[in-house]
Amino acid sequence: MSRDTTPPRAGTGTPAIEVRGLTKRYVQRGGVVKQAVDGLDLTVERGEIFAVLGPNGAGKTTTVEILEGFRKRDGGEIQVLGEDPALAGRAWRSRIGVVLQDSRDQAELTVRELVHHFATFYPAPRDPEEVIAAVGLLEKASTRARQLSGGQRRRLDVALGIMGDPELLFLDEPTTGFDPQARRSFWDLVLALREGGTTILLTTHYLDEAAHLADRAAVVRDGKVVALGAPADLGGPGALRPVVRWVSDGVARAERTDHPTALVTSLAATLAGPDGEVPGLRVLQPSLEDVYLELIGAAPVAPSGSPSGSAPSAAAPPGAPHDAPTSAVLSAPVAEEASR
Ligand SMILES: Nc1ncnc2c1ncn2[C@@H]1O[C@H](COP(=O)(O)OP(=O)(O)OP(=O)(O)O)[C@@H](O)[C@H]1O
Repeated sequence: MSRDTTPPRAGTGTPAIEVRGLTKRYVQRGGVVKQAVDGLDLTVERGEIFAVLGPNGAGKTTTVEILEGFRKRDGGEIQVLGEDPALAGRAWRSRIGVVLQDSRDQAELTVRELVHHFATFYPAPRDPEEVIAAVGLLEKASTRARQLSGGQRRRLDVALGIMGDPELLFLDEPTTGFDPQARRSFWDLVLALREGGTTILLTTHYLDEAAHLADRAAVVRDGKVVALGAPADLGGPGALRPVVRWVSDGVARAERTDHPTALVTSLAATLAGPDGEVPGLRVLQPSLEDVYLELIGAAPVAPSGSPSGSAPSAAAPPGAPHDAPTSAVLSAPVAEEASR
């Protein structure tokens, strides 16, 4: 997507977003206090796509809503495009774009009507027809919003979110419910926006989405960042090393190693039974998803080489693969579904 804005937005020194010690609690039904965000730190550089990952209830949406200026915080320091969102005014708001998790407003208007209408909200909007083309909705320009498919509606949401030519775009779970093809073309759209210089912060439950799109990702758990880095580096160095599992004296053991052949050879020499087999022997390659599930506490932890439970499937060092089949979609546990 072309952009004639000067000066270039990417790499201009100050981060797009800087968060230090953010806290937010809710008082829920019955007076129960929920610490939704608990000392969260985050820096998003200009021009990058930054993904916030985490299970349901981790505090992602609360954090993003505070960054967008839609929700008040209890504590911490925040700068978004150099201003505190709690104090920023209209000029600041016109520099950010927001695509919420679910928007079904103005369903009776056509795509073209909606996009043109949104253009009137901004001091220097993009060309509406160019935006409709950029999100791939030219053929649907005369269709009412309520008649669009889920993926098309999401593209319309992005069109509305970028009408003001934002420097920073927030995408909250943008591809939930998409089929694989729609997700792929949506990813292309997001990458094209980044190419045009837009900084993008997205929340997602899909690790493959973060891996495909994000320059960096943060894993949030219980209102805190528990891992940060390029998606492939989450979990730290060695998180993707092979894991050897076996059973010795009825106890499941697991060890992460760079030399699985040597370990298996030595296990075979000492533990092989009359049939030549080491009980419960498996060599597994952790996937990124395994690492992620470990980080969010959805997988058991066992130190390398230590006894790790009474059943082989209970043993795994951090990031070790699960017995459950992996899927592209993360099925994180519901951490808390307290009534709001
Ligand atoms: N308005 C509210 N009132 C009370 N509690 C809330 C409110 N909004 C969120 N919570 C609670 O705060 C915690 C964090 O919620 P939040 O929506 O930020 O999580 P999330 O990571 O975005 O989850 P999801 O992936 O399900 O969207 C949850 O326990 C939730 O129940």
